[in-house]
Amino acid sequence: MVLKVVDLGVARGGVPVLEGVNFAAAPGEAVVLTGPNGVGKTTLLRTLAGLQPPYSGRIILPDAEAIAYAGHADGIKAVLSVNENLRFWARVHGQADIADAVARFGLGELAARRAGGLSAGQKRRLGLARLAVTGRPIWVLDEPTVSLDKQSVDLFGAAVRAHLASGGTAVFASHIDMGFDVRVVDLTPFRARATVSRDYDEVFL
Ligand SMILES: Nc1ncnc2c1ncn2[C@@H]1O[C@H](COP(=O)(O)OP(=O)(O)OP(=O)(O)O)[C@@H](O)[C@H]1O
Repeated sequence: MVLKVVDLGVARGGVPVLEGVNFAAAPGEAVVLTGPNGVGKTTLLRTLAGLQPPYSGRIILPDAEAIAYAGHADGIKAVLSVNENLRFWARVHGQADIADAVARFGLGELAARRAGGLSAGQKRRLGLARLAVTGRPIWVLDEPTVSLDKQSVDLFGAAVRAHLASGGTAVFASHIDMGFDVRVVDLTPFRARATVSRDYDEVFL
């Protein structure tokens, strides 16, 4: 299941952010999107995840349900326990087993804890463990390691490696070295040309 991005343009608030982006990610491959703050990494990942339409170009996916997305928000249900959160997502995605996700993300000791009372890093681990119970092959991740300590970054790296080894794909934005082979796509050259109106006068804003 190859993900292909063909001459993709993405926009935010109706303003083009990136244009002419091309890359592909095959089973077993990880692609990391890089570039300075504001270049459009989040916008591109949101577009891949289907949360907003492309501005131009195409995203080719053999299966419309192929992508599991983890954005800046962890998307956890605060009143449910850690295990209840994972069981909920597993049911939504038609999966039965959460044991593997619990183990991969080191959530065993937190299993009965109410998710709303977890620390930021623990919440992030739970949010990422959700990916493992979706059964979806392409993980799209926006700054997945934010709030994670070194041990948790290593757990996350191992989980992604296991996903790739089982034929999965990962596309993510990150500013840190994950410690495994990735293809880096620098988005800087694909910045859209500025579209500021000639009549624009910032004094009046
Ligand atoms: N809700 C919004 N409405 C309008 N413009 C936005 C919105 N969110 C972001 N932008 C703008 O879109 C551009 C791309 O933002 P985006 O969040 O995709 O960048 P990024 O590369 O992920 O940045 P960072 O590294 O800081 O997370 C930026 O210029 C940003 O200011």
